[in-house]
Amino acid sequence: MLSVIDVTKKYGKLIANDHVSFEVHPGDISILLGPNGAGKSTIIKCIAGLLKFNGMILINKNENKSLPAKRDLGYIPEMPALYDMLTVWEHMEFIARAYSLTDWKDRAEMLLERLELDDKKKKLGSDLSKGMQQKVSICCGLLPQPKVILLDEPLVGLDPHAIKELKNMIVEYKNEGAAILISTHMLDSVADFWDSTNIMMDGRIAAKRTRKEIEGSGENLEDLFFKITEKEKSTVGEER
Ligand SMILES: Nc1ncnc2c1ncn2[C@@H]1O[C@H](COP(=O)(O)OP(=O)(O)OP(=O)(O)O)[C@@H](O)[C@H]1O
Repeated sequence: MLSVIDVTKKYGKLIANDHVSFEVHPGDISILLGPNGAGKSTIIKCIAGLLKFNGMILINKNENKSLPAKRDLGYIPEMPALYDMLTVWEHMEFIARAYSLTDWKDRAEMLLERLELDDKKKKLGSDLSKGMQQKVSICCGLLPQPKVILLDEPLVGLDPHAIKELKNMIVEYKNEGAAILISTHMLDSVADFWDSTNIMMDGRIAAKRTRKEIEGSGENLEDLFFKITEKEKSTVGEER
């Protein structure tokens, strides 16, 4: 379970996250929506332990910067950051050592095969295309079988096969009880499988819904997104 409790993050005077609170439960796929600059990547980086913030973030009840929390967390960033001088397979080895994984090789092979990287194992990070780097980053994030998974714009730049496989993998992790948070602009791409959503605007959570609530009210996700973000925009405009 992921708990974000009253998180505020400022970059200098700019408030990128303003008292943000939400939860993602085991077995739920939660999507984080919002226009450019709403604060989605910032909260994801706070959860991943990459930024200092005010408030509290718990991963399975452990403070996010603690070792047990880090063991349970998988983070797939918007921009893949590979080591230029490590091969694809060495990236897998690196993660396996960092997480003290045992019996990881078959799993690494399976992940690489599913994302069509099995013939790229000996290639250096610097010799991979942007999409291939993104695929390696996904394999690195998923190798330790995390219980809480953060994906920041995971489908951007992937080919159709990889998009299909990653979506399948996300649903498999959900079915195994992982709590999954996905930041995306591609509403269509997540329409089939999301369970809850938080819509951000100007650093705040402007609306929260479960799928059941939306289906019950007869709205669809896209309508809700525009209703919330366009209304918020005009309200902010009026206040100024
Ligand atoms: N390192 C930084 N230093 C200063 N300001 C930053 C930094 N990173 C983000 N910001 C600002 O914080 C705000 C939120 O940015 P963030 O990247 O979290 O938004 P986002 O919702 O992920 O946007 P997008 O959909 O464009 O990726 C923006 O105003 C952005 O300019």
